[in-house]
Amino acid sequence: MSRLLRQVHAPYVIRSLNFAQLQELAGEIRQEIINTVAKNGGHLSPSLGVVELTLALHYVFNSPVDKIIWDVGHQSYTHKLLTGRYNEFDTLRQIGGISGFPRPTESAHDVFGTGHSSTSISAALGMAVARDLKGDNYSVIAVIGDGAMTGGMAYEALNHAGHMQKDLIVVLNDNEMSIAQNVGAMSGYLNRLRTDPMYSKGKEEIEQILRKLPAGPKLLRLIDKLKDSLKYLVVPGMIFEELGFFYLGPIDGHDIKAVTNVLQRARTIKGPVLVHILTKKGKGYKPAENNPDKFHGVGPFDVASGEIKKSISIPSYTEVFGRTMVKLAGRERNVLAITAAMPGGTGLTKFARLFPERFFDVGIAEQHGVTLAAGLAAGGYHPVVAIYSTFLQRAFDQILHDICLQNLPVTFAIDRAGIVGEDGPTHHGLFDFSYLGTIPNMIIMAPGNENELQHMIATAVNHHGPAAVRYPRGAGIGCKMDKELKLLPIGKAQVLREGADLTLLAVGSMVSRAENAAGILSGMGIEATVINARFIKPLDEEIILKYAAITGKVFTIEEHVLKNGFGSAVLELLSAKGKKDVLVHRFGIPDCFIEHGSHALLMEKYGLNVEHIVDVVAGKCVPRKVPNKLKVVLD
Ligand SMILES: Cc1ncc(C[n+]2csc(CCOP(=O)(O)OP(=O)(O)O)c2C)c(N)n1
Ligand SMILES: CC(=O)[C@@H](O)[C@H](O)COP(=O)(O)O
Ligand SMILES: [Mg+2]
Repeated sequence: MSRLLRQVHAPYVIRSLNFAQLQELAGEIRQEIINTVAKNGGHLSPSLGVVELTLALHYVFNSPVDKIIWDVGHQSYTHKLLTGRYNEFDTLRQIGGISGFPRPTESAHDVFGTGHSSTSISAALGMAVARDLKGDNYSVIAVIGDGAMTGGMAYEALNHAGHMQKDLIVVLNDNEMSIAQNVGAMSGYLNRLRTDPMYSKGKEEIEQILRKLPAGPKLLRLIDKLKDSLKYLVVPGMIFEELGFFYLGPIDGHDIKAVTNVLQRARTIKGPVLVHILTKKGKGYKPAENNPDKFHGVGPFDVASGEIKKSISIPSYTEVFGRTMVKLAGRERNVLAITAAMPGGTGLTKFARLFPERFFDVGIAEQHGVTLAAGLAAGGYHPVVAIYSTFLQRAFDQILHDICLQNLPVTFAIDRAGIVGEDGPTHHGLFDFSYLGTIPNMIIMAPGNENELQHMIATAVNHHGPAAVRYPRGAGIGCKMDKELKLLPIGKAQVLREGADLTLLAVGSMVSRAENAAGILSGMGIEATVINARFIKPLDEEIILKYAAITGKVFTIEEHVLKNGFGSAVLELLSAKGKKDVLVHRFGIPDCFIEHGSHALLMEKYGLNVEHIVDVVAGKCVPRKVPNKLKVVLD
């Protein structure tokens, strides 16, 4: 096993292999990736699809002198294995282990950090310009998927690169898939390049055929004269050529020799080149080939059967959101749903099936999705924009300028809020209170459990202005679900328990932990009031001021950065009301990027576990009883 792979301590080693050996190495790499992801979870089908492409890239180019930039970076496992990380590969995505994405701090071969989509061409152009300004000499290669090519940034970069005419290679890895089936007119165009024999013949091949015809040379001259109208018929990759790129392809991305040849050619061409590579997502592992979506990003699974291990049967927040949307759409005709390439991840698959004309997958285009919602709202509809917290960061100005400034009725369903776990710093949703909280007209809610989530979505959809509901990744707390949807009073918190010694003011995922902490503190003789804030904006000033006055000690608890978060808003309120004598302690995420690792371990590391909350609170409050033996309920 891994006879060849274990010898590859650096990428140059593979240049001593022949093509048969490279093929054998590809098999070993696949096995290594499948076995590791089966244990740790990770991005399986994207990585399996680019094994040969990655081998060819490292065969032709001299990393890290030549710069290879991976768009999104979720397909970079082969790159990691070829660049000296084979021995640590079993730590993939584990706390303290190697990241699932390229990280410059991890290896000199990871020349640019990624995780969010469609950034690679801009970064590559920047590096190419920097190289030329310094008078250096190396190749810069961006590897971008067809899904990532639906993102606006990719076009902004193509536009600029075509104008700059710097030496730059863009490898388009076209597997006809985003996470789900790819969408959009560009995807249709790429599909025609793949399948239409007219397109798929190489430019030179078509020229040769024409030359052989009796009137061939004349025809070619004529074509040259009428270039602008006729070249559309004969030149594949026309859109890219028009943008100033030299187009090469399409090439079978699993034929190492063919990919190596085309990359060698691309390397010699002056100016920007686009190499169109065709691959199969999940290649080499049947369950992933048959279900590339399910195995895109996957938890631990059984290699032999392809069965994904599901540990908890409690519905996830995502599922509850999806069900609520179906309920709401059934009764309110103006409710629409928008996703940016994540119909499954956001729980909208059933909605899309039942209400296809009211569902919009805009591609990886969060900014467009938000302003599309603004337009739909201006046209009399109530769009629900379902985007992960981390990806919504992209659309800050669209939220502010296109929605909130016009006070348009749009609901933001913000999934994956808080620490998401193994995807790490590019994906944690820890900034949404901050970036949304500063915008006038925006209402922000966070449910304490999955039952409350459904009511909050209904409340937001009933509200005639912008409203956001942010909720975490994964399972709810397993609470009883109300059959009927309720409307919550805007800006009203919920008092869950009363105690005279202190106030635990918790929001979202931290509410159940605050309740657990209060139970333990009570056993120690410390009686806590527990408040489920429900609203981050507007805050329930009345309740907060009341219990701050009664208890004199307020502990805010949030799974969010402390800077400009929920606790900061509470501090601002107390300061504005002159409550200088109230002790305030804020639990939350410090001012740093949080690494990857399991949710439970990261919560513990950053002091958001019940045990730590109890310790801190007990240290600031004098127990009235001798403490019982602590029964600590961890998350
Ligand atoms: C800004 C942003 N939005 C959404 C995502 C989630 N996402 C990660 S990979 C992916 C699909 C990428 O498709 P493609 O580029 O074709 O790569 P493939 O997985 O097919 O190899 C999406 C939507 C993201 N990473 N970044
Ligand atoms: C690479 C990427 O951005 C997505 O695949 C992301 O990892 C999905 O996250 P979830 O697994 O939480 O849906
Ligand atoms: Mg793709």
